[in-house]
Amino acid sequence: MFSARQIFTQAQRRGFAASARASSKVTVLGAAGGIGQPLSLLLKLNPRVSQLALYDIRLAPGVAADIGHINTKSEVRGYDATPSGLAEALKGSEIVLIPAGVPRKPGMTRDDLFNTNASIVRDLAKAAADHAPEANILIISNPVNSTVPITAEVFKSKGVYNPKRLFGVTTLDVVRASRFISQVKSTDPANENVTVVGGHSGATIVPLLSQSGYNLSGEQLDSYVNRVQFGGDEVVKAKDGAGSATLSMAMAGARFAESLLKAAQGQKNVIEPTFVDSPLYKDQGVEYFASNVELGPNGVEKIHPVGKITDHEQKLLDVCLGDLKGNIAKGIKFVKENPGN
Ligand SMILES: NC(=O)C1=CN([C@@H]2O[C@H](COP(=O)(O)OP(=O)(O)OC[C@H]3O[C@@H](n4cnc5c(N)ncnc54)[C@H](O)[C@@H]3O)[C@@H](O)[C@H]2O)C=CC1
Ligand SMILES: O=C([O-])CC(=O)C(=O)O
Repeated sequence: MFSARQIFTQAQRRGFAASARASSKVTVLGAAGGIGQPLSLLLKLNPRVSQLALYDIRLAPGVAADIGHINTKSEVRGYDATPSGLAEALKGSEIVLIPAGVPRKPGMTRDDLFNTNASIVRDLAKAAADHAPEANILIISNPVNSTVPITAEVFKSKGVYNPKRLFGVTTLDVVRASRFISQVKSTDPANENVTVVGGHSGATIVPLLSQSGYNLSGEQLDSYVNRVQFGGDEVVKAKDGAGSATLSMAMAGARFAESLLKAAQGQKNVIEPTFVDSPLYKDQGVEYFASNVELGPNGVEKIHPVGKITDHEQKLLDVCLGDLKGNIAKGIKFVKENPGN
């Protein structure tokens, strides 16, 4: 086991050149929540982050006071739940992560969160469009398939939409897909990187195992795919009413933010899966789609095509595209009908 200090020192060594060059403010909206707290902790440990701004409708100054004692260089500030607090948290930010909103309880789908989370994300997106129009916006709040289009519509309505800077965070699907195949094959999950495309809910999550050189079949394949598609439900059920994945999600969100910072600070070939405004299936009416995306200083650098897939994977993809279209349309319609104040 490494001590926290050793891990940090290694990370610091790797990141030192970059952090010496750049100063990066990262903002977390929903920072006092189940995801927000460990996510903020991991960001505080990241030497690429120079300022950490924490905002929530409750407790953000307390979380900031706590995290701010950690002996890494970044400055941490918690902001009051006021419009000016939110504005200050956002100003000058390079990355805005949004895990604000309610999580699922057993028996709910992510879409069941729409009624509550759509307006939360819409209002935070408005503030981001006003105060950090050039930031990379990372949407964690569910249902991601709809909250990303909601954010895009808000930015469009304010004339500041940049499709290269809006990301639905689907990293957790790939983290799970890699972990779960390592459990089937008894391999080291650190060496697994299963491609996952589509969206972030149930049947819209499509693992492309064949691209990792595996050819599971029959019940083994079905149960693997099902576990990846419904990994979130596994956690919701185990937490028994107390919420959904928070710690693995914090890790996944911190990994995605770090990848963006690396790319912004000049590192090449930084590739992450993410749900973005994508040309891949626009001809089929699907405006947003998750696939591997190369990141760069301007956000999205290159959207990778889905590539060669099996007939079985194509069938999964067909179902995914149908569902996605509905989820995306729902988000767009919401903003048009409920523009808010
Ligand atoms: N993209 C993904 O892979 C994943 C997404 N999620 C989603 O992330 C969201 C958050 O989950 P948890 O952290 O577990 O929930 P939580 O309830 O523990 O935390 C949410 C936080 O958001 C805050 N909040 C609510 N309204 C706000 C507003 N208007 N402005 C600022 N903060 C506000 C709350 O005060 C709370 O601290 C959920 O929608 C959940 O479904 C969860 C896991 C994975
Ligand atoms: O399952 C949920 O509701 C939370 C989530 O998105 C995930 O864990 O993938």
